[in-house]
Amino acid sequence: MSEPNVPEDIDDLVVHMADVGVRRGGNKLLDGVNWSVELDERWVILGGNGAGKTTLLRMAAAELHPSNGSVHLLGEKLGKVDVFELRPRIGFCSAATANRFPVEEKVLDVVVSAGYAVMGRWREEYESLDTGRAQELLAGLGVGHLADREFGTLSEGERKRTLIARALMTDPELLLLDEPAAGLDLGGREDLVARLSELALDPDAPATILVTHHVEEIPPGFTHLMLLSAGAVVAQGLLDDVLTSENLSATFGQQLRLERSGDRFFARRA
Ligand SMILES: Nc1ncnc2c1ncn2[C@@H]1O[C@H](COP(=O)(O)OP(=O)(O)OP(=O)(O)O)[C@@H](O)[C@H]1O
Repeated sequence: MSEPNVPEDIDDLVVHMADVGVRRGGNKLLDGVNWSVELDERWVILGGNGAGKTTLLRMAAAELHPSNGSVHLLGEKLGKVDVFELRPRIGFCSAATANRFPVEEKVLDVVVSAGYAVMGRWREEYESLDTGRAQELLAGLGVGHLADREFGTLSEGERKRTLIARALMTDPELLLLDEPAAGLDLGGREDLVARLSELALDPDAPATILVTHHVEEIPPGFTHLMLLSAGAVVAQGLLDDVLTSENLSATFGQQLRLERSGDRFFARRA
């Protein structure tokens, strides 16, 4: 018998959330979230500080369960599936990930070790196939020349790109990026946005969800947008429909004017 709130095509959905809420203490971190992500979609989650973006992403990473409602990831229901089997199918890149590696870890090993679901190289003997793939991914993100460097010596931008390569190493079905451009200078941001745009436009790339505070960081090629404010969805759908001055103003609680220049966006107070 099929469950209520679960669509027939659940197997084709990478993420499905039905009436999801997350509570901590007396606070509603998320409330009434209904959301579906399909295989070929690239989503941006945009909202201010404390809106609930990271909470939503951690649920999509199978790191956190909802307090109410249901979450399906890759066709499996959270609460019923072994999350340790689910997590290797999901690439998750966040600021917290960076702190898990010893500073002396070689960049190439940070990427290769993703396949072994371990932090740190330990004593595994990696196949040359894995090494080749890691090298390819690093090169694709513009940091191939740093493969032999110690992770701790990388700049913030180089570290971010290394971690995205690591997240892609297991060939995930879902890629989650939590504020990948945070802390980057203008050049670093522009370079990362360009790399993420290439990834978004690659039909073989996994379904991708990117969290950000800034419309300037939306890489061309991203298809969908969810605007979050105070734990609730302000608007969601096709990026071109949802990204408007009105919706941005409602999300950030002030009058904002959105401008578009080619395939990039900018916003300022009206
Ligand atoms: N364990 C907790 N107990 C109480 N409140 C919490 C807890 N964890 C998070 N919060 C609150 O939930 C809200 C949403 O947090 P979340 O990290 O998801 O927001 P965010 O949109 O990612 O914010 P930011 O952009 O600042 O990183 C915040 O107000 C935060 O203080």
